[in-house]
Amino acid sequence: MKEWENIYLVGFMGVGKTTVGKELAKAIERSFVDLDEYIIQKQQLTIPEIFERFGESGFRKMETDALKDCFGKKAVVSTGGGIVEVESNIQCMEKSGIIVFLNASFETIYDRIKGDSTRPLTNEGLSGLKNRFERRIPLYKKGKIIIDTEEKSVEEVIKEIYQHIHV
Ligand SMILES: Nc1ncnc2c1ncn2[C@@H]1O[C@H](COP(=O)(O)OP(=O)(O)O)[C@@H](O)[C@H]1O
Ligand SMILES: O=C(O)C1=C[C@@H](OP(=O)(O)O)[C@@H](O)[C@H](O)C1
Ligand SMILES: [Mg+2]
Repeated sequence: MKEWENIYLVGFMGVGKTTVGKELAKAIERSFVDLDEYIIQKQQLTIPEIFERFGESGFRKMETDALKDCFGKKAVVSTGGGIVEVESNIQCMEKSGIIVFLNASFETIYDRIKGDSTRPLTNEGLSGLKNRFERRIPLYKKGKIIIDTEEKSVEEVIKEIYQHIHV
């Protein structure tokens, strides 16, 4: 990959983008941006507060703005699971970096996120989340690198990403 490119981690809520991104950035000595954390700092509001006040569509606009603020940072960028819901975000990521899709089964992911009050979309319950998961998978698969994280440790996932990106 090119030195100027960002490394974008995409995938469903709870797959490990934030955890893996933080450690990957340390390992390859790049800066780290978590888009959710960036939005929280900028708005001085929690994610549930943002959803409550501005709705999902308001949050998506903030997410697109946050993504644009990352261009050229040579960073590892952990996105939120819904970044692919706005199609132009995918093109923006392709132009400014490399997209790494972290995948796991819905069952594994659901076990991690069910009842998590920091992720407002968990209110949709099992069937709503499963629909969202299935709808998003083809969008995540537009990523250049696909990593199956099922039953792998964070270290194993990082090693596998590293083998693909050759930085
Ligand atoms: N490879 C993994 N194996 C087991 N648990 C993991 C793994 N990656 C992340 N986790 C755990 O799953 C939860 C969600 O991880 P997080 O990084 O917040 O996901 P995301 O940012 O994709 O929503 C955290 O409790 C984290 O410790
Ligand atoms: O999938 C989504 O639409 C969301 C995922 C969350 O990030 P994580 O994927 O890091 O949990 C966060 O951006 C928000 O709660 C919405
Ligand atoms: Mg995250």
